[in-house]
Amino acid sequence: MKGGRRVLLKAININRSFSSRTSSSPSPILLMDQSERYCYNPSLYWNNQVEEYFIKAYGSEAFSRISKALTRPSCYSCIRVNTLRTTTESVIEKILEIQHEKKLQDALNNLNTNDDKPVEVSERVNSSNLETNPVFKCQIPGLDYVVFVKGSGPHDIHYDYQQDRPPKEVIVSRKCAEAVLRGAQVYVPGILACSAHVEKGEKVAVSVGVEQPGRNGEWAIGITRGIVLQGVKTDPQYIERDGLYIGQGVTMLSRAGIFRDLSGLGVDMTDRVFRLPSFNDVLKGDIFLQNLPSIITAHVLDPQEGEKVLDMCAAPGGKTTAIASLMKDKGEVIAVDRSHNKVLEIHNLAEELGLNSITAYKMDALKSVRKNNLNGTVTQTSSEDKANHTIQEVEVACVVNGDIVPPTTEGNKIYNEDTRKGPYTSKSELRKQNRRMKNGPGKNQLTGGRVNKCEGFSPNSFDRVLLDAPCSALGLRPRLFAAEETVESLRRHGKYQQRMFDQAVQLVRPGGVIVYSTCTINPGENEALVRYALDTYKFLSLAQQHPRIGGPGLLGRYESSDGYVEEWLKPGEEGLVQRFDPSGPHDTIGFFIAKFYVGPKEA
Ligand SMILES: C[S@@+](CC[C@H](N)C(=O)[O-])C[C@H]1O[C@@H](n2cnc3c(N)ncnc32)[C@H](O)[C@@H]1O
Repeated sequence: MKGGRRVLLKAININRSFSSRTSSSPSPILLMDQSERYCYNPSLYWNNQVEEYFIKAYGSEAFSRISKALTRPSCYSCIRVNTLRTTTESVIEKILEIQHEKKLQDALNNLNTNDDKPVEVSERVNSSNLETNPVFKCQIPGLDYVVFVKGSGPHDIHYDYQQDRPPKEVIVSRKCAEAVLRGAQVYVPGILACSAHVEKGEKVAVSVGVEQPGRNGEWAIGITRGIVLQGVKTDPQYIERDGLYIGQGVTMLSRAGIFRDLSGLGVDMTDRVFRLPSFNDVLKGDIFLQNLPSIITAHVLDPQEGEKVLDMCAAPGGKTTAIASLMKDKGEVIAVDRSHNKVLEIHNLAEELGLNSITAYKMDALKSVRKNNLNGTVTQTSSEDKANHTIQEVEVACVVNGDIVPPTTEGNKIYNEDTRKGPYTSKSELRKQNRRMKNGPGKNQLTGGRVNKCEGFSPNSFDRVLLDAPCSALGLRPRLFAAEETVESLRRHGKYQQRMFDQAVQLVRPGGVIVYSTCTINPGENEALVRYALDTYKFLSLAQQHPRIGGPGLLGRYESSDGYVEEWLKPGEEGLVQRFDPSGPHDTIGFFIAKFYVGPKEA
């Protein structure tokens, strides 16, 4: 059974501690070591075969360190300064000002609630334990536009429990808890369960409900939303929540309100296991919160002013905008994603940061290469295009001699400049309009925004391509559950990435560069992709990366009991890739970067 071994061990340990104390205490609550229960010390569930595979790759000690690190957030916020708008020094100054104001405000709030104590405000501010977070400029050469704001944790929280009375509490969903660990608040939809008789303004301990293994090997939360918690063993996941307390806060609604309302703040977190600075809506347009390996990925691509760069899997646009900034917004950055709403996110981010060199398209990156016909003209595949040669209503950027001609939008329609004739409405648009009249607006209209579709690009039409591939994301932190990935699903990710890479290879011109990156610790999506790339395309070679703060890649191969073989790196290649270890000294997410130089392609 998946993960069953660990659950059993945990249960046995807890039973032992129960039995060793039975004689001294009649209540189940008193049987627990409270400080052990109300703490943050999660262990991550993995699928057993995945765990075995990773242990073979890393060794059991290193994997257990990685696994532990994944359950915690990085203890700093990493900020990319938009140097086209402001300077690093100015941002640091503003952050310090904001922190000072916040500290003052918190101290004043504190004063208002303790006005029986006649202490000077300044004294309260200084003696307040509301620490400000140290702010640093990044010391890595070339990255002086990156600012770190330090957080802290894990902290011990003094939950409000007494010998025979557990604290009132709420259980939140895993996704909610992961966001809270990164500094977010608890919103109503994230709350799964709550103690009885909780009123607005009450202090509650916040823990997280993590999937548990069922009888048939499936994973389930096993908490019915709205269930009443008693603080005793009959509560859902009572034992499993040991070590899964993420802080405490004050309810913004009564218990009834929490389960009646569909949105809004549920618990205002006052005490957190990890205290990370929050930059929501702060210095908008001047800064962008981005993890360090992502910033380094854009640097490694080394885009130059005036170049044509493709970001194949671009949304929400973090790396796209980093690339455009490095190019000083001069050149052409084409950003592609297959999701309509995500393309809108790229538009919005580019606009927020004031970047004009970015054009975003909705496209399936697996169909990025558009083949020219024998005359060298663009092959049209749409039946409507064939039927109506006077107007070509397209939602595509057309590729003409390898150049992308962006479509222009007029009202509800998009025309190709070359064939613009008048306000015709195509059959497909009429069908769409009829559908909308019948069914109301679709989600694309609700989220407001039209995006340009693209049917692909000519081979060799880009100077550089970034393939920040969709992946298993097993490097993202904090993560409280990892057993959703099986060896089969990991292998599928690997195959998908190879198909994407095949497209990237065709789109880069000889002499160009491809950067491949993932946010996973899985060698099957990292080193194995590099092996595939170098063995399949002899004109590719690994290139040196600057800057370089990640560790070396994994050498060798892996053979599983079912005969599946994965080839990783060969000696000499390991120092040319960057592998970011989440348990390493830089406290980053798990991440991987490979840079390929594209030599002359065969005819
Ligand atoms: C790792 S995320 C990209 C993050 C982005 N590069 C950034 O730094 O902000 C992967 C993206 O790939 C997109 N994606 C997945 N399959 C795709 C496909 N076949 N074609 C285009 N985009 C795809 C997903 O929608 C997702 O936004």
